[in-house]
Amino acid sequence: MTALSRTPSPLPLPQEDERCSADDRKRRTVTLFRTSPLLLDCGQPLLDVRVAYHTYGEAREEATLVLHALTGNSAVHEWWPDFLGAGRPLDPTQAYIVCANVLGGCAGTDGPSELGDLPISLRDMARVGRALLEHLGVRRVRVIGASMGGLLAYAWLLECPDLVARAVVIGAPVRHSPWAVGLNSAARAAIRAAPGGEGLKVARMVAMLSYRSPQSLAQTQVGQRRPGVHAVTSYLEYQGEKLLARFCERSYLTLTAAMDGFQPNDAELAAIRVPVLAVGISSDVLYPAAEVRAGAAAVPNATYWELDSIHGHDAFLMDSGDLPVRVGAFLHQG
Ligand SMILES: CC(=O)SCCNC(=O)CCNC(=O)[C@H](O)C(C)(C)COP(=O)(O)OP(=O)(O)OC[C@H]1O[C@@H](n2cnc3c(N)ncnc32)[C@H](O)[C@@H]1OP(=O)(O)O
Ligand SMILES: N[C@@H](CCO)C(=O)O
Repeated sequence: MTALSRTPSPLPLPQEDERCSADDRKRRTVTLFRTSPLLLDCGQPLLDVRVAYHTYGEAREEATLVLHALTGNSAVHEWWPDFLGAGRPLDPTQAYIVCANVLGGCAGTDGPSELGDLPISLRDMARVGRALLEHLGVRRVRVIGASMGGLLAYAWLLECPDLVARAVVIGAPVRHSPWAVGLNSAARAAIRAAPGGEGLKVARMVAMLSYRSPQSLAQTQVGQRRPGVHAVTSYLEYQGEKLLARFCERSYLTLTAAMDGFQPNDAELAAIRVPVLAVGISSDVLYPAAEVRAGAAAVPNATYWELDSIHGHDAFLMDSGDLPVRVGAFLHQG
C-alpha cells in the first residue's frame, strides 16, 4: 500500500504478484487500486493495496465468498474442513470459492505496517473485497462469514448490496455490543500495557474465555495438567502462546477496533433486501444467541437458526453439528 501522495504505480492494471499454480490451495497475492485509490472511511486514500487470497474450484462469474474470523485467514481448507470439500456446503467441484485475508490483518494483505496504523473499518474491508472480485471476474457472490466474518458479511450487505445474492452470518450480531466492545477494550489495554508479546497473550486469554463457555470448560478443563496449576490456567496460557506465535499485536489492535466501530443503525439494517441466514450459538457468551436473533429480526429477509452446542462461540469451528447441512441448504437455494 502507498498513500495517495506517493508516486503512483506505472502499471495501470491489477498486478498478480504470484501466478496461479496447479495447486489451487496456494495463496496468491494481487496489488489492487493501482490507478484509482481506495478511499478509507477515515478519509485517507490509498493506492497499491496488496491482497492475499485463496480460491478453490474453477473460476466463474458467480462465487461463494468466505469471510474469516479475527485470527483466521484465507486458507479455508486448514480451518473449516467440515464446510469445504466435495459434498460439503463449500464444494469446489460445484462452485468457485474465494477467501481473502482482511485489510489490517497479518496474513499477506496489507496490514498495520503498510497502513501506517491507520484506522480501518469493516466497510473498508468490503471495498477491498469488491476490487478483488472485479479482478477475479466475479459479478455475484453468496457470502458466508462467522464471528468477525459474520460482522463483515453484514458490512458487505450494506456496502455492496448489488453484488450479494444471499448471505450466511454465523455467531455474529448486527453491530458490536457494549459487552463485545468492552472485551476488546480490555484486550487492547493489555497489549498497550505490555507491548512486545505479553499483552497479546493476555488479550488472547481473555478472548478465549469469551470463545468457550462455562459448561465447555467444566467438561474439558477439570483438574491439573501441571502440578499446582489449574488446567484452565495452563490451557489459557498455552492458547496465549499459540496466538503469539502466529499473530501480530498491531493487527489485533486494528481489527478489534474495526469490529468495535461496526455500528449500523436500524434504518440501514431495514434496507437490506438480500436473504440472510443468521445463526446463533446456544452457549455463545460473546455474542449471545438472543442478541443474534434480535439483530436478525431487524433485517427484513433474515431467517434465524440456532446451533445447539455447549462449546460456546467457537462451536462453529469445533462442534458444528447440523450447521454444515443447514448452511448448504440455504446457500444453494435460489
Ligand atoms: C470463520 C473463520 O474464519 S474462523 C477462523 C478459524 N480460526 C482460526 O483458524 C484461528 C484460530 N484457531 C482457533 O481459534 C482454534 O484453533 C480453534 C478454535 C479452531 C480450535 O482451538 P484449539 O486450540 O485447536 O483447540 P482447543 O481449544 O481444544 O485446544 C487444544 C490445544 O490446547 C492444549 N490443551 C488443552 N488443554 C490444555 C491444558 N489444560 N493445558 C495446556 N494445554 C492444553 C491441547 O493439548 C491442544 O494443543 P495443540 O493445539 O498443540 O494440539
Ligand atoms: N477462534 C476464532 C474466532 C474468534 O472470533 C479466531 O480466533 O479467530
